[in-house]
Amino acid sequence: MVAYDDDDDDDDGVVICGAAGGIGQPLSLLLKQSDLITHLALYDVVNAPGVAADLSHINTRSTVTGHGKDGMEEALQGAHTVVIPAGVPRKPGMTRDDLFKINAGIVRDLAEGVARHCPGAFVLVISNPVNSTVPIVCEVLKQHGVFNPKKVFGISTLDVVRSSRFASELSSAIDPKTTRVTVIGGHSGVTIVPVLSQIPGGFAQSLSKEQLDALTHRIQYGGDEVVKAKDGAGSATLSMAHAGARFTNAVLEATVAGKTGLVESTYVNLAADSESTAAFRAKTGLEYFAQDVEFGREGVSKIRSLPALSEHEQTLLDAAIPELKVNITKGTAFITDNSKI
Ligand SMILES: NC(=O)C1=CN([C@@H]2O[C@H](COP(=O)(O)OP(=O)(O)OC[C@H]3O[C@@H](n4cnc5c(N)ncnc54)[C@H](O)[C@@H]3O)[C@@H](O)[C@H]2O)C=CC1
Ligand SMILES: O=C([O-])CC(=O)C(=O)O
Repeated sequence: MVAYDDDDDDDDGVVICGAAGGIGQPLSLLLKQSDLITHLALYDVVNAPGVAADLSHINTRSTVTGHGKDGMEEALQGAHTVVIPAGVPRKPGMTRDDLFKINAGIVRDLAEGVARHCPGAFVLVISNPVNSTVPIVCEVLKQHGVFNPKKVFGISTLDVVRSSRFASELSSAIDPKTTRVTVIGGHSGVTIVPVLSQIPGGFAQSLSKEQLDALTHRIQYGGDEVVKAKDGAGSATLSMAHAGARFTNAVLEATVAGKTGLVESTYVNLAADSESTAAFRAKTGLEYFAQDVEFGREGVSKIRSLPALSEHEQTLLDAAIPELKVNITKGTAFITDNSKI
């Protein structure tokens, strides 16, 4: 382990679990640029001290510490925010759900660490399958009596990033940097529902049915495009690090710096805003869903109501709901039927 301050209350401390991995390293590099982080703790079962030593020479505000296999407690102690890109990525031919067998246990163990060592932390989950790993985190925190639905997020920002970029490739009027597309549902295949009809200027309405179907499919299966191109060497890492840093920075700006007006689409437990989601939950039976969330000091300050959907988007949403339910039930049952706590 690298030097560690013994202040248990790591007010602006951010921990990356899986920090030496394909996402973890560039994500740590991007977060090292943040002035809102005083302590960046890198935890991984391999190579964390080396990555930490390297990053620690960069002349920005945060102190960087590295924590190896036996260092989870030390890394998590009193943390403000925990970002989880730990676990295995896909190979060609696999679905995200195929990762459940390995990643469910990894995420469960990290959630137990959070419950024990930093129960008030914001938890940002990248590890796939996100539709199931977020319920796993929530159920572990519930079992420990420390669950706050406003503080647990599935990072689905890469779907938003892809939507902006891919749409801009079809219209020069779209600036991919400033055009934010709401993406609802979840983070895998048909559960990814980009609300392209909300892009200003009538973009979606100007596309032919074939163009709209192709764009939607490309966003839903953008992950496969990268898995195929990497040909066995993993899945999206650099674009994911960008998306993960964007999302983490938004959470920190709201919760540490008190910035208002920040909105991102993210996969959350709908109890985070039980009032505004009551009708949707009653109608769909879903407990988790990705939707535009407004951030505040406590994390989720509001889950926005669904935007008006086109007929095409409503059809996509109808197809997403049954698969989401299966994914959510699988994650929840992994803890409630299989508890080792
Ligand atoms: N939410 C999203 O949009 C995306 C999610 N992902 C997911 O992110 C995860 C990580 O992907 P990569 O970084 O490419 O994989 P990777 O294999 O390159 O890195 C994963 C890292 O996690 C570490 N690790 C494994 N078990 C651990 C544990 N118990 N505690 C701490 N660290 C542990 C490994 O040592 C490794 O360094 C995968 O599940 C992948 O599917 C990938 C891209 C996008
Ligand atoms: O496709 C994968 O396995 C990784 C991922 O979640 C993405 O790139 O969206």
